[in-house]
Amino acid sequence: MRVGLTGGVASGKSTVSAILAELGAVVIDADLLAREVVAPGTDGLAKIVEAFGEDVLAPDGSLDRPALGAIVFGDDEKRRTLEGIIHPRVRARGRELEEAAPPGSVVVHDIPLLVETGQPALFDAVVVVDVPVETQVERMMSLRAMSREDAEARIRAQATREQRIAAATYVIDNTGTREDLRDRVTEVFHELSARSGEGRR
Ligand SMILES: CC(C)(COP(=O)(O)OP(=O)(O)OC[C@H]1O[C@@H](n2cnc3c(N)ncnc32)[C@H](O)[C@@H]1O)[C@@H](O)C(=O)NCCC(=O)NCCS
Ligand SMILES: Nc1ncnc2c1ncn2[C@@H]1O[C@H](COP(=O)(O)OP(=O)(O)OP(=O)(O)O)[C@@H](O)[C@H]1O
Repeated sequence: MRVGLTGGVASGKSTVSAILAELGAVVIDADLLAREVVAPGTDGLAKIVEAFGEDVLAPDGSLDRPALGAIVFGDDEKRRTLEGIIHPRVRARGRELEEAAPPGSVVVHDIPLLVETGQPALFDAVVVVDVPVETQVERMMSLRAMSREDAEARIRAQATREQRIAAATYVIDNTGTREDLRDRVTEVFHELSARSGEGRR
């Protein structure tokens, strides 16, 4: 059973992934892989320096993420250049990790840009974590100390709420408490597990 998990920035995907992992799913986190493939010494980081210059490196030689974020979330073409470097490497690593998962697992790919990159059809089910835009903005401002302007720029670089919901098999509303979220994720996991079992019979 291959599940795609997505949602807008700060909608609660990582929180949902953590609950799914506790319930027994194998979670593959694209944001985490997107960091691994640009770690110091990787060809991914070399390509980024080639495209964006040494200014996107921190003094210790690692990627200066806030500096690169300030460039790409204000310029669609530069963002596409960065995505062209990172996405193929993330996909290759995601496939490797999926192949290593125990047979019969519910494998969840947490992919922020699943809808934007046309991947819904690649999965047996698509789970969308949904909150209103204002909740995304408030969570980025209060929990990540981002300015309203930076938060809105990131949201503008993504699909709309409606576009994501149109691709969903299951929608997880995350406007309630963390306990409400856990209950809904547990319900969805049980449905996914049941479908996974049906697939094997
Ligand atoms: C620009 C970068 C360096 C900024 O790093 P930063 O640490 O501030 O953010 P982080 O990587 O933790 O991403 C946080 C969230 O921002 C959003 N986001 C990240 N990249 C993008 C993008 N290209 N388009 C739209 N939203 C994005 C996602 O919701 C993501 O969950 C980084 O986001 C990056 O390398 N982005 C390009 C790779 C990418 O597309 N990643 C997303 C999924 S693989
Ligand atoms: N129901 C909730 N109530 C209050 N805060 C929440 C709730 N769900 C998630 N959060 C908090 O909101 C923030 C965003 O959640 P999370 O990191 O899970 O989102 P994300 O979609 O993975 O974000 P990103 O797109 O940046 O990777 C986190 O600080 C998280 O602890």
